[in-house]
Amino acid sequence: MFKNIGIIGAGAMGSAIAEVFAYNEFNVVLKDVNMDFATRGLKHIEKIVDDYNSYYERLPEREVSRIERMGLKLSLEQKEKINNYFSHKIDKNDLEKRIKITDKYEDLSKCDLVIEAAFEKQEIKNGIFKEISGYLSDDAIMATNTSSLSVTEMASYYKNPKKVILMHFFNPPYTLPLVEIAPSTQGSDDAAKQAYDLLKGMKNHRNNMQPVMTRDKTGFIVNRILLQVINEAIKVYDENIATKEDIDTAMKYGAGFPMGPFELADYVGLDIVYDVLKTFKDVYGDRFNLSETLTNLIRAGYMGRKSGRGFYDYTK
Ligand SMILES: NC(=O)c1ccc[n+]([C@@H]2O[C@H](COP(=O)([O-])OP(=O)(O)OC[C@H]3O[C@@H](n4cnc5c(N)ncnc54)[C@H](O)[C@@H]3O)[C@@H](O)[C@H]2O)c1
Repeated sequence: MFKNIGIIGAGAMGSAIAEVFAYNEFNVVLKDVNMDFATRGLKHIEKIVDDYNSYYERLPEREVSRIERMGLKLSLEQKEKINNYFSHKIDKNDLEKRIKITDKYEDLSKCDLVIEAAFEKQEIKNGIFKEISGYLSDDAIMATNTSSLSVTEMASYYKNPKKVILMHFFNPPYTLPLVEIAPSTQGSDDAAKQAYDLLKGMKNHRNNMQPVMTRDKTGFIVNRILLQVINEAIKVYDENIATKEDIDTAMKYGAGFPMGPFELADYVGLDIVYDVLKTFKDVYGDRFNLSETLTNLIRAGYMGRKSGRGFYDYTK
């Protein structure tokens, strides 16, 4: 039943979510506050596709040398088979044809599902839910990709709160398949179930998408647990127990984390980490106390990878 998907906010997440829907052959309308930001989102999508294609271009050669390093000699025919097996490519033109960028709400009016992925500020999100009310059909589902804010409060600004849900994707959604889904307090389980079923039929670049059901409680499942780890890592660093490099190494090699907590915080964006921790502190109290180390990085404009500097320096 879903055909046209709208995304509000063409930043790191919004544009990557748009790519996942276009990859699954949905029509996508990607909206930002102006055309420059929307175009930047489209450029991000182009980069995602280029990186995917160049990875798969190199993969057969890597696979052949991996096998030959084990002492096996492959025939030309076998190499050809490996080549064909790994010949995944995304047709960039075809994918881009399914994505329309815009700075106007009216272009979202034919969407069956709209996912808001703007800044992590409750007032901004509430404002978007209020403004879009005038443009969507009564049947459309209105979702938010918030990491920590109240879906229920956003729903109270929307004309049909029953249709408001959480659809929380993880970064980057083209490789991480998890999506947390929750109805707002006023919402119907039916809208959440529709989103669940939709995602169950979708895939990203590596896996089938994996939705899980949760409730509209601050931080939901993953971030409530993960942000505690990041915050505790900053405290361990502040107490001079170890360098940030050694803390990252310890968590990767001792706890099986794919990225260390500082690498992850830089990847997510320190502004997002900061905003989410502030929300958690308001709701859960002192166990989410903010370190001045993080506050100072924000004051300095060091937002992580996206700004070239965060806990680590990416400019070198
Ligand atoms: N970065 C992550 O790892 C991550 C992971 C999961 C969820 N999220 C959530 O996704 C949302 C977006 O995060 P991001 O990292 O993509 O942020 P971002 O700063 O990269 O992008 C936000 C985009 O929203 C646009 N925007 C702001 N107000 C708008 C409005 N009124 N209408 C349309 N567009 C508007 C901005 O111009 C910007 O392009 C946040 O709620 C965040 O908590 C982020």
